[in-house]
Amino acid sequence: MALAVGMRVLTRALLRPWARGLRAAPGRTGPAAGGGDGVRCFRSPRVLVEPDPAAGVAVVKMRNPPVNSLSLEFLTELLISLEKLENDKTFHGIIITSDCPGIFSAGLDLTEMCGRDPEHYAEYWKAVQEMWLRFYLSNLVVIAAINGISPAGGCLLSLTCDYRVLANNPKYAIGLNETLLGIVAPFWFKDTLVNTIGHRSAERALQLGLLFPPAEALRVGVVDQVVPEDQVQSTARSVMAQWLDIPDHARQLTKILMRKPTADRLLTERDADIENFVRFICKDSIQKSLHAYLEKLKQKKG
Ligand SMILES: CCC/C=C/C(=O)SCCNC(=O)CCNC(=O)[C@H](O)C(C)(C)COP(=O)([O-])OP(=O)([O-])OC[C@H]1O[C@@H](n2cnc3c(N)ncnc32)[C@H](O)[C@@H]1OP(=O)([O-])[O-]
Repeated sequence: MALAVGMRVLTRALLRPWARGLRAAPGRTGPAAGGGDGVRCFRSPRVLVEPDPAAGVAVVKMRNPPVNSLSLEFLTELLISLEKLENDKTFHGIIITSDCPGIFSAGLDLTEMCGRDPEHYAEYWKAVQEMWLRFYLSNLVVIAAINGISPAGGCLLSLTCDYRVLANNPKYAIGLNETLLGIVAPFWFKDTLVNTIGHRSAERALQLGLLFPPAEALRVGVVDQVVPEDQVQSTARSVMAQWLDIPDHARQLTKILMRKPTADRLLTERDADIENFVRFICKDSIQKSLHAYLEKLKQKKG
């Protein structure tokens, strides 16, 4: 127990400075609204939180149209929502899902990584790290109800969860496809995938930038369950009920035991990781490929 408390204190101490920054962000979330039973419910422009106090569960819906790309503002709102739910003793679990039809998340926002200055890249990368750390180490049970395509950072977000339910739609591919963009998934993206599907499968998936359709995703273990599209939310709810049946402190401690070594790697190399990212993303060749990729996405529409 002392070990767990120590680890929690350490993690919170390391995360607090950035969290303070989040709380101080002006005008980003709307005022708390009544959620019934004295539970405070809240919403922000890009995150809709639907609390179910009786079940101890909140559904967190991402709504950053058109594709739920993880912009700096969106990441900030997601983190504030998570922190509020963690600090509210009513909640023991969250289900993260999308409010954008057909898309869970298109991953990191390419416009945050293109044509900006190094200070911006550093700030953005710190927010991406923070998203990963906070979701990966959350004391809540976190279940992803994946109701759309989920490449790269979208896949990473779902990999931070404790359980993944994917809708059985051939368009809803999931994976870390960074190499297809000419970029490299950082070591902590890689570690999270290795922890989920094992070294050999992760190596193949990462080198080839594989986006797995549902049956493949289930076979390789990127997701835990594939269900008909209209059953994604209900399945996530019933899985949540099973997880919440486990004594909370034992489950939380076990989660930390399993995940802390991976998180510690980033926590100890956080600044170096930001420097690496900034150096990498500022390269002319990388900027050119990202610009070309964004152009291709835009032209696809026209
Ligand atoms: C080291 C770094 C590690 C990196 C990790 C990452 O996650 S890297 C990220 C890896 N992610 C990927 O490789 C996924 C790239 N995205 C896609 O493949 C497709 O958008 C889709 C399949 C998600 C949805 O297809 P669909 O036909 O439904 O939609 P659509 O294609 O018509 O797009 C609509 C609008 O959204 C825009 N936009 C799209 N994505 C992004 C983005 N990430 N960001 C910003 N913007 C994005 C798109 O330009 C268009 O803008 P417009 O013209 O309206 O101004």
